[in-house]
Amino acid sequence: MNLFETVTGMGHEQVLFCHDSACNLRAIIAIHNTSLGTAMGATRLWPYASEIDALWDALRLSRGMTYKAACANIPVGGAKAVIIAHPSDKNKELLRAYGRFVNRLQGQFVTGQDVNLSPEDVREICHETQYVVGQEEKSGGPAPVTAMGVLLGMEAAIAFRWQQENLEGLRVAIQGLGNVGKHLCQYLHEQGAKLTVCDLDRAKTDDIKRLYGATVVDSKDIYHQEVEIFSPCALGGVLNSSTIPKIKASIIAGAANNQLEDERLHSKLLQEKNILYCPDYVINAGGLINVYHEMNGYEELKVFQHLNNISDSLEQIFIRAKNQEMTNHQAAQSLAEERIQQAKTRFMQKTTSSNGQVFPHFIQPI
Ligand SMILES: NC(=O)C1=CN([C@@H]2O[C@H](COP(=O)(O)OP(=O)(O)OC[C@H]3O[C@@H](n4cnc5c(N)ncnc54)[C@H](O)[C@@H]3O)[C@@H](O)[C@H]2O)C=CC1
Ligand SMILES: O=C(O)C(=O)Cc1c[nH]c2ccccc12
Repeated sequence: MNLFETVTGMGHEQVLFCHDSACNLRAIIAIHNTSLGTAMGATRLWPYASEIDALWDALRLSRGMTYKAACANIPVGGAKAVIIAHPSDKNKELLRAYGRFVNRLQGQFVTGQDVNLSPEDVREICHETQYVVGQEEKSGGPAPVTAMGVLLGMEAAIAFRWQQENLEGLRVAIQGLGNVGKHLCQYLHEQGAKLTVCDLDRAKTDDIKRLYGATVVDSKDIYHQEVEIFSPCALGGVLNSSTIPKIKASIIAGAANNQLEDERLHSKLLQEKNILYCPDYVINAGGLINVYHEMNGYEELKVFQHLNNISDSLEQIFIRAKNQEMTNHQAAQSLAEERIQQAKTRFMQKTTSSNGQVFPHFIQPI
């Protein structure tokens, strides 16, 4: 692998390899683009099979964060961090050492809780750095707002596909009943949707069955359910050459990051099957919207108003894809890149003197 080609090819500004020999910390902080502002992205802990897998995950997720912010009209940049470890090897020293690396960036990177980190783990990281947001005690944690954004995204999708205004009577298959999935089930139930669910954890499926009368299926059977909407809310890479042929849903609208195993190939495959795919980083921006508002004086009403950006952008993406004969994935990327370019142009206009010279200390927004 040619390291620099990979990193610059995806447009990253900075990739940090963090190592602390005392506790065997190995983490990667990937800062993709700061044109719109401070780089934000939650930190996940995962037992990656290889370091290349970890780097690739950090690179893809951080680029997704840049596009997520741009599509949701949030003036922040994109980043993501991964700690390479098995959840059973997690300990206070490891989390603290990671916190010190975050702190060294002095606010260029602001992070929080993602897969395999608990609120207690985040509190540990906070002993070393203030550049952490999204804790339960502040804004209630980002998951309920992420789920609300997914619901709004589903409504935009059914309006576009069937000119239908509400989810009443529609069948939705939800994969994963974690922090986001369980809230999404509640909202969908309140809207009169019929739920089919799966999770590897039996206690979670039992709860959702009891609370909302959901049909529970085995995790391997979730793809070929007779439903209108499929909602991936567990892992990445679930839309691939073996799962897509099984899918009977007309709309895919879920919270998971990096749903497409191969972005180009699998978005095309979905388009050929006439499945309306809601690009993951557009529909799952609610969490980022929530933590952004936490940094700027949290007001619930403002957060809910901001969530409408998700449906507005999705609508623009669906129309752009249709008119320009591209996939929804390509349309989302082009919308995001356009907005970043516009922000860069505005920035250059602001920092260019009357004789056209650029003030050198303003060129790098970091
Ligand atoms: N929490 C948030 O605000 C945001 C979350 N996301 C993404 O949404 C997804 C879900 O996030 P959370 O609910 O916070 O995570 P979580 O870890 O609370 O929930 C994930 C759930 O998926 C289940 N699961 C794992 N593998 C499965 C499989 N093969 N089949 C069925 N279920 C499986 C787990 O048992 C767990 O209940 C993740 O991909 C995350 O990156 C994206 C944006 C924001
Ligand atoms: O949407 C994502 O993938 C996120 O990382 C959103 C998010 C949740 N909690 C956070 C804390 C700091 C920065 C971003 C997030």
